[in-house]
Amino acid sequence: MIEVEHLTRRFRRGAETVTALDDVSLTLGPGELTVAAGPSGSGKTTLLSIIAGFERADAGRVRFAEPLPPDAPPESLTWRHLAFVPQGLALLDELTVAENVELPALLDPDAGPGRRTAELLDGLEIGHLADRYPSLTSGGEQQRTAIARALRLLPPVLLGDEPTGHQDRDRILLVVALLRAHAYAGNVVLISSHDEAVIDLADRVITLADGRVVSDDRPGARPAASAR
Ligand SMILES: Nc1ncnc2c1ncn2[C@@H]1O[C@H](COP(=O)(O)OP(=O)(O)OP(=O)(O)O)[C@@H](O)[C@H]1O
Repeated sequence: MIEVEHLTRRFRRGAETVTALDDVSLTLGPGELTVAAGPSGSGKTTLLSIIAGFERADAGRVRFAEPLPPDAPPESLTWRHLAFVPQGLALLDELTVAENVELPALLDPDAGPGRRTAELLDGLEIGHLADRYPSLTSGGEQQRTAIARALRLLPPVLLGDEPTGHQDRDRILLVVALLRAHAYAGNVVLISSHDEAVIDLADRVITLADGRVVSDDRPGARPAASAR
């Protein structure tokens, strides 16, 4: 569904040029939870941001296929096609938790019913916070609000930048279970993570180092993970 072709992204830092992504190519398909792993600064956020259309590549391109509008540029996609959980969450503090989750549906009335906000909030254990403003909730609760918002329209592509970074162990399992269920329903789910607990639960692990893909494994093929 997504072809990432020879992406390169460089940043200027004074006299220095940092190569955040260096000729990265990969294919992302539906039906598996894919985790982009790798040390801090390896290029995970840059990769997700370019796929999501928030960042532009210096070279290479991202191509989408059905059910996304074929060959649409990433920046033209809406929440109903592609949802992103950014590290900064980007919640609107003048809206309540429930209203933030509802926002993609309000912005796109033709998007269809999607998944109910109340069901998402309950599933992510923030139903009791529905009417509270995000700034009056914890970092983990805010992150789960952003995850609920991303799932609201059941998008065929869901990207998350460290979407479990603020969660405790039980909530990591909760979030990963929800993201895997979304993937198994036939959608592309790509998240970044440093967390071994998350990486262990992934169906596919793409490891970056210095802006390059250094391994691309499906650990389910390994005996230790086959009991999942
Ligand atoms: N706007 C920017 N300006 C300059 N350098 C940048 C910028 N954004 C990213 N970089 C650099 O590009 C490289 C890749 O950064 P990126 O944020 O993609 O890494 P990451 O793997 O997501 O890191 P982390 O796990 O810490 O979030 C790093 O060396 C980073 O310092």
